[in-house]
Amino acid sequence: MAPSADTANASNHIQTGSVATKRSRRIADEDTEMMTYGDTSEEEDYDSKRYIPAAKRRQMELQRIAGLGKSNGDGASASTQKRQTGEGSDPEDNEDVGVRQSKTALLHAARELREREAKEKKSEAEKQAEEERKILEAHAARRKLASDMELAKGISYTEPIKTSWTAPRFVRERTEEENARLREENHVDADGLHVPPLITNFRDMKIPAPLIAYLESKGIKKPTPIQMQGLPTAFAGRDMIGIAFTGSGKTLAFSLPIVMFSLEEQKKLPYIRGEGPLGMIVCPSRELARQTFDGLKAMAEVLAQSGYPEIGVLLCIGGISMAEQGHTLNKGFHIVVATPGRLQDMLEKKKFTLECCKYLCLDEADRMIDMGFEEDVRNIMSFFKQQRQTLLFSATMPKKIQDFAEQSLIQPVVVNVGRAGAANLDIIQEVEYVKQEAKMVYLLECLQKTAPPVVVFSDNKNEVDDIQEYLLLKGVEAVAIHGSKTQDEREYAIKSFKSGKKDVMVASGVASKGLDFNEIQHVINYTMPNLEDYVHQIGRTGRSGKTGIATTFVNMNTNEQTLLDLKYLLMEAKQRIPPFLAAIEDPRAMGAGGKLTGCAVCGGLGHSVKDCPKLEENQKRQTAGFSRGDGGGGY
Ligand SMILES: Nc1ncnc2c1ncn2[C@@H]1O[C@H](COP(=O)(O)OP(=O)(O)OP(=O)(O)O)[C@@H](O)[C@H]1O
Repeated sequence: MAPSADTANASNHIQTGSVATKRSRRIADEDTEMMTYGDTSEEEDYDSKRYIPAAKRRQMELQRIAGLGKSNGDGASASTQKRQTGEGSDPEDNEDVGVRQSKTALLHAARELREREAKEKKSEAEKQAEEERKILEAHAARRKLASDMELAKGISYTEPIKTSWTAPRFVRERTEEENARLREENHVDADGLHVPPLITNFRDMKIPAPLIAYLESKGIKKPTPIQMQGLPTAFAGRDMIGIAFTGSGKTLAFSLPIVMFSLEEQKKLPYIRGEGPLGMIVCPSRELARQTFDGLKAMAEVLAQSGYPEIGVLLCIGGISMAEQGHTLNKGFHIVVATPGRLQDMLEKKKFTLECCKYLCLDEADRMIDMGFEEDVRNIMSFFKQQRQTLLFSATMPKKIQDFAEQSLIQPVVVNVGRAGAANLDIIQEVEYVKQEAKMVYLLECLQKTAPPVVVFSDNKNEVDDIQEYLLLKGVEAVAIHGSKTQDEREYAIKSFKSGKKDVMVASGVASKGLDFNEIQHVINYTMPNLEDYVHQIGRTGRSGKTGIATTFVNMNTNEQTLLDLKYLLMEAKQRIPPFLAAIEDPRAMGAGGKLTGCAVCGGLGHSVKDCPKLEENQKRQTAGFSRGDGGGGY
């Protein structure tokens, strides 16, 4: 009920007439109008100041009562009840009831409308919040390995990066059949859209002559299969997933491309302080990063000595002082080799940026995920400012890696040499049943099988120390490496073993993954690890086409599932199966058609994902608060 025009005018005259007060009066008027629906006492006050006819006053009184009744929750029903019982036969009363009913209905409708609107508004907001929550959840689950900028702008790249490298004409003109034949000859499996042709020698890849000469001096005369297919793929700017057995030369397959790209960039316009990197190689452990760094540095030096542009390489790992590399940082640099933790720290502290970074390689991506670096890698990706070429190297292809690849790689080429998770065929694998208490003594005997250098693996740090102590007592020149050793101790152990000063290295698996020691004759697995680690550990021998021996101790403590996997692995590699392994039966009876496909998580042939011992192991570690392995590599 609005105040009458007279009243409004009168009150306007009472007010000062200023614009501001007019506005406040208007607001007050509106408030009054609204209040008439719910607050009749105010209305009474207001109306008492002027004359109101009796009929009107009665009407208002009725309305007030109706309002009260309604506020008690059943105003309408009271009047309805009265009518239904025949009370109030007075015509005036009847008229009043009619007025009251229509007023009550109006009030009721208005209130209902307001309530409905409020409810609708709320449910609309709830619906929106729910939708947002779902989107966020989906986003979190399938968050792209993308930069903040890309996510914010909704950028997603669809085409691979363009490079100036092209294969020689005769290679480009090869037919698909010829390429397929060459791949078959070299046991290379390449999958993807427009896979670049495989090239069987370094010269045809247009690698600078001094570099070819340097590689030859290191015994690297002909590319390995992963290099034959991987190098042209990377040179062409394509994203790639590389899967190949241990010791097959993966490091060169991702190092050479960034060296070539850096040469080209430096030639165009030399890098100055604050510029770089152009490319990054991320490794799961410090030792692996240092090894890759050393290889890149050596190539850069050879090129610089031959008059090629200088390439700056930065090592970014925990345990070293970055001040040592001040000169590299000062000059501007092309390549960073890093572990995820330290790299993330450097990026967050803005020691360098990824503004011009166009090349990213994740070495041992499966191991990186196993060690809990997934989130770090995601974070690192968020620092990129432009499209990059991504290379992902992994010994196995667990689901997480597949997801990773799907989310971040653009039209990747998958290069596979041998089955993911298969062992290197150049290794003679021997499995021996040795009782727990007899292991130490038998180890000494076992060391006689070959000349040094020998690596002994144990997955327990204390056991590593015990074995080293025992060997030292027996006069064996042994060093030890595990995650609880200091950086200096680790470096000393690796250096003295690599240089041949020490004959035996006792190591925890995680601390030495991917390390390339010179011509290891014999690997001894003091304890049988999960199958994937087994493949990596024995892979320290039998490298670059040379034959090596691996001896593994098993006993009643060894997980039966792992033993079954081991049996299949030996069968696949055409190795001798000891009788106690042969006796283990596969409950799956080789599955349909007798074809073994392997577990998607660890590559084991004796089980499916749901029985994967590695998954179980990971779960136990997580429950025990394990993080980042014992390699301490990340930081
Ligand atoms: N084309 C080649 N010919 C001969 N030797 C090579 C060739 N490429 C690399 N090598 C040598 O082979 C050894 C193993 O290479 P690399 O460390 O790259 O293997 P990898 O596949 O990374 O193994 P892992 O999976 O164990 O890390 C190195 O000593 C390397 O110098």
